[in-house]
Amino acid sequence: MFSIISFTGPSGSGKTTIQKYVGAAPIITFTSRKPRKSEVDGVHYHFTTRENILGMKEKGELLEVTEYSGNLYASNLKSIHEVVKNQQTRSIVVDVHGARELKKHFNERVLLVGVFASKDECRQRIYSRSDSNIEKRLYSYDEDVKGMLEICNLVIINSDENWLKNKKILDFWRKSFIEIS
Ligand SMILES: Nc1ncnc2c1ncn2[C@@H]1O[C@H](COP(=O)(O)OP(=O)(O)OP(=O)(O)O)[C@@H](O)[C@H]1O
Ligand SMILES: Nc1nc2c(ncn2[C@@H]2O[C@H](COP(=O)(O)O)[C@@H](O)[C@H]2O)c(=O)[nH]1
Repeated sequence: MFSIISFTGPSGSGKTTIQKYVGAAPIITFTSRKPRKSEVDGVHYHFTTRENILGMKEKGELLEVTEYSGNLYASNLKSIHEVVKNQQTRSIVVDVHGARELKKHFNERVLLVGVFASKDECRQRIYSRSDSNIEKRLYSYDEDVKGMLEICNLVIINSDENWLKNKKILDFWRKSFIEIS
């Protein structure tokens, strides 16, 4: 059984939307990015400083640290080990670097799910989220897609028109997480 379901893909592809829909409880990661209007500390991220993240790295407390669009993102190693040890199922959203580290450390206990949408769809979605960093976020789009295709076990094509069809498939997952949690 998988302990960690990891969602990876370009910015705006819909990773967080799908993670929420599937319903496996999230592993909350750390970021030095400022919260968006709708985001809550401890729910969407542990919002903290760059210095604090680098300090945790120095102490060996992190699985990995990555820099994305000018901000640091990191996940706590001990909390992921505990999920795996206790045979729980949790979800996490990470970039390709994070996905590679999860695979390296937890191998068959991780299901790596890629989430794809076209660059235009991602742009439109980031725009509608009122995010001003659109082009900075899409700068690595091609690299994000290539890395995702190399590493992920399965890829969800999350185009606007596929949403209803995807929801039907994701409902099976949802049901199984409700049953085991
Ligand atoms: N299939 C879809 N059709 C239309 N809109 C969608 C679809 N999937 C997600 N969205 C919308 O796109 C926006 C971005 O989605 P989401 O935040 O889940 O993306 P993300 O991949 O987690 O982005 P980021 O990496 O930048 O945080 C949200 O407003 C969401 O409602
Ligand atoms: N390698 C990691 N990537 C992470 C982590 N937490 C989030 N992310 C990824 O960062 C970008 C940007 O996220 P956003 O919330 O600012 O839009 C996105 O690709 C996430 O998947 C982490 O701990 N490690």
